[in-house]
Amino acid sequence: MARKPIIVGNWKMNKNNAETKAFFEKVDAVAASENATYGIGCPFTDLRTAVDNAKNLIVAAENCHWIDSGAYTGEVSVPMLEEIGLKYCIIGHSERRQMFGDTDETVNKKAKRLIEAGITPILCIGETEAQYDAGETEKVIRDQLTGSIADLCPKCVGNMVIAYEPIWAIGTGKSATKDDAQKCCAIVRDQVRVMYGDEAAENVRVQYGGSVKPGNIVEYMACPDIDGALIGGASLKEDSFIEIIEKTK
Ligand SMILES: O=C[C@H](O)COP(=O)(O)O
Repeated sequence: MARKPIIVGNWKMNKNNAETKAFFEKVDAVAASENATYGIGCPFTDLRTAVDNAKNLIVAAENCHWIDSGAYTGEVSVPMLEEIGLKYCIIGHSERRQMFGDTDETVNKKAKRLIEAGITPILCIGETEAQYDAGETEKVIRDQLTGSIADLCPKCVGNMVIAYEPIWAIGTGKSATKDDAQKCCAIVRDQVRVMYGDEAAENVRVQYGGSVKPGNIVEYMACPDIDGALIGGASLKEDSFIEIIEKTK
């Protein structure tokens, strides 16, 4: 089965409601495509506005908690995301792992709860610059996946999106070469194969993330194991995200 590409912008902690509305009014119509899925991950406060203005773009939260309710100040639960009608949620982004204590174990709990709710996790992994320099990239990818996608069903994993994002390439303008990105996304797929078999490995969509922009998206998308991209900076401006869509639809 051919995998449908999925390209998602991750706004991180950017944009208010008026800016969200303006972005969707300009970009949503362009994102109509039979061949690929396009979407935006945005702050919790923008989600309702995004969903209300999205006909074609999919909308993702940038995080969630795995427990449904309780004394967890500042957290947002999966049922709260369900109530807004979300179908995707980014989990385990390296900024959350590095600054807010997310671990493979908590990412795994989030993935399980999202899958139970029918929300597709966009699960992020990737090595630091020091790990890259030490030649540990493959081990880091396999170890992070071993923890983050543990104890799921093969079909559930096949339906997931896994974003490989080398941390040294995020927001730095220093993107991975297409050959390196392809090699690492193939390792992601192979680790899924090791853990869940051929069908899950063939179905799982693997994104590359890290300084993706209109000028390099096409070469990444031409790689056999890259099924999409998770895009930070270049998703913030309407024109650059439109250019990315136009070049890949
Ligand atoms: O989630 C997106 C990544 O952190 C990539 O960000 P970037 O495109 O600004 O490098």
